[in-house]
Amino acid sequence: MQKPPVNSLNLDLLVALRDTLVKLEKEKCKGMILTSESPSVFSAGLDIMEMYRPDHNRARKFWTTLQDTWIKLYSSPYPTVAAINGHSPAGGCLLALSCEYRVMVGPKFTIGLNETQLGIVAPFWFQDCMRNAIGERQAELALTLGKMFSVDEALKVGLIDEIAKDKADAISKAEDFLDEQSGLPALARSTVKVAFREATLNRLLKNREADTKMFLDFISMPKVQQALEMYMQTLKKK
Ligand SMILES: CCCCCC/C=C\CC(=O)SCCNC(=O)CCNC(=O)[C@H](O)C(C)(C)COP(=O)(O)OP(=O)(O)OC[C@H]1O[C@@H](n2cnc3c(N)ncnc32)[C@H](O)[C@@H]1OP(=O)(O)O
Repeated sequence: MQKPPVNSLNLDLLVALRDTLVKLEKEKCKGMILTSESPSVFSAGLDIMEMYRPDHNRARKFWTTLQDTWIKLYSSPYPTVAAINGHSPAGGCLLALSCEYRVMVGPKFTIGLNETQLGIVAPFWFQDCMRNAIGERQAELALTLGKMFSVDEALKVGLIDEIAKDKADAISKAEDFLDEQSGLPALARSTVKVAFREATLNRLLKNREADTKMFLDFISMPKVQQALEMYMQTLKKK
């Protein structure tokens, strides 16, 4: 990802990500490493400006493109690794959680689904991804608090798989993971992957329109708009 300054996921970046994932699958990609050009941010999550005083049609397109991107990434037949070389809140954490393996550069960055702290709610499929990684109990604690984990905490709870000392080390560890997968029969590998992920995927696939409506209704609420405005101001003041 290379959308300065913080790889916030706006419609354009999501379209680019989705199209890349579609292309990789068509070209029978052997493995993918998702990382960031920024030296300190993997992705700042959804672009708040896409949710603040939105145009209804654009907001719908934004959300359905996010769904498409997630479905493509989460169900990709090829192996995927997130080399998390910076902060990774909310939608950034979702991208990392959707890969099969996570290597994060330590020690100073943070990762987590912090939506509750912003006065918004992580959708059920964000929650499912966290639950699948760290288990029911830890996911409930993390999601209700909107907890951002330090790298050490993330490793301890199973949110990441390995710590790296810098980006090059993260990429090298990610390549080791891909090398390990490359010797396996691809169809058997991808069938097992999809079997593990099927229930989570189907939950969204069967409820896409309801999920979209929930998003559009939620961001139309004055209280939510107020919370987003205050949050944007806090970020700008900073
Ligand atoms: C029923 C459904 C309901 C809705 C479901 C919504 C689901 C998911 C929600 C999200 O993903 S919301 C986004 C959550 N993200 C965050 O809380 C992260 C916010 N950003 C930060 O904490 C920091 O920016 C950072 C990522 C730690 C990086 O810090 P750094 O000091 O390097 O950079 P900043 O100076 O803070 O930021 C630079 C520049 O970028 C703007 N910006 C930051 N994050 C976002 C964002 N998510 N969207 C839009 N813009 C963002 C920030 O305001 C700065 O702008 P300028 O001041 O330079 O204009």
